[in-house]
Amino acid sequence: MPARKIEGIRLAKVIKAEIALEVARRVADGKHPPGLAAVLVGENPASQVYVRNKRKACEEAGLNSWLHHLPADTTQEELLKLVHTLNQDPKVNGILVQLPLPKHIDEETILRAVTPLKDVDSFHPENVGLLMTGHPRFMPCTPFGVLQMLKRSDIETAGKRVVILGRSNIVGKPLALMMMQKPSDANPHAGDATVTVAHRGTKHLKEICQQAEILIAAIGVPNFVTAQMVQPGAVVIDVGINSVNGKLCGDVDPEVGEVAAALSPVPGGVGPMTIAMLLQNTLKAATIHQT
Ligand SMILES: Nc1nc(=O)c2c([nH]1)NC[C@@H]1CN(c3ccc(C(=O)N[C@@H](CCC(=O)O)C(=O)O)cc3)C=[N+]21
Repeated sequence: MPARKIEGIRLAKVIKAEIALEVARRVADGKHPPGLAAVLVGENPASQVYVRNKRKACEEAGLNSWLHHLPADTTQEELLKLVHTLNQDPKVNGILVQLPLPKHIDEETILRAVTPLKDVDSFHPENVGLLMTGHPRFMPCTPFGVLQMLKRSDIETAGKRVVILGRSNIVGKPLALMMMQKPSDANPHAGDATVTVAHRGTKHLKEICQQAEILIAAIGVPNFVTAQMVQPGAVVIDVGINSVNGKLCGDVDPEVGEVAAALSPVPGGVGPMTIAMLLQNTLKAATIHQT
């Protein structure tokens, strides 16, 4: 029986509608709409698409959004100056500096310059530390989207064997933390799962993946996960965003749909969820700022 399709687009719409309701309630109370400032440096076409999608989602949910599109030859000092201006601006609740940045700019320096209270990506070391210790301020958008996708599809994570392919700072590492943590009042979305993190250099990778009840692919290699790596009846989440001959494709081979119980598609899976969680974090930032 072919896998059930986990509908990221539909779930993201539900979340955005919930956010829109809360935003409207706040505005009726005389508060400002939450505001997201996106910073884009250079002309990376994929980044331009994502940023456009993020702004469209903000508009639909009633949030303010601003795009600061700087030329590719912007200096690190000029970018830092913009970040400092946005840090000070009371209308801006969330700041997103789209990655990757041009090579002459040190990403780590820029990510640390964003005030942690507006760091809706949760890339600042202070927020990473809070997440690590089980007191998240913001949950990073893509891992948060994966957890919400499972929860809203009635897929239990507690006690399950979860294998994560990939160990990036943006997806694999924070997702492993969130998935393994025990839920608490401070950390209600934690997965309570048993987590294995693997990567391209892992020995016996196929056998490890076959153990997974929930397999999450965030390795950045098109069609890396094949049907023979997947236990029949497993849930497979595809976080991959790869471009193959100009077409968007994930880390999971479509043949996995023949063995998995449920599979999230690319496009239409984790991507739209990531954007919904970015709005959620911007709303949370506005709540923290009491604006
Ligand atoms: N500071 C920062 N924060 C990010 O969150 C961030 C980033 N930098 N850099 C790049 C990655 C990538 N990313 C995506 C978001 C949405 C889709 C998305 O909505 N994709 C659609 C299709 C989009 C299309 O048509 O190409 C889908 O999967 O259905 C994809 C990728 C956020 N990122």
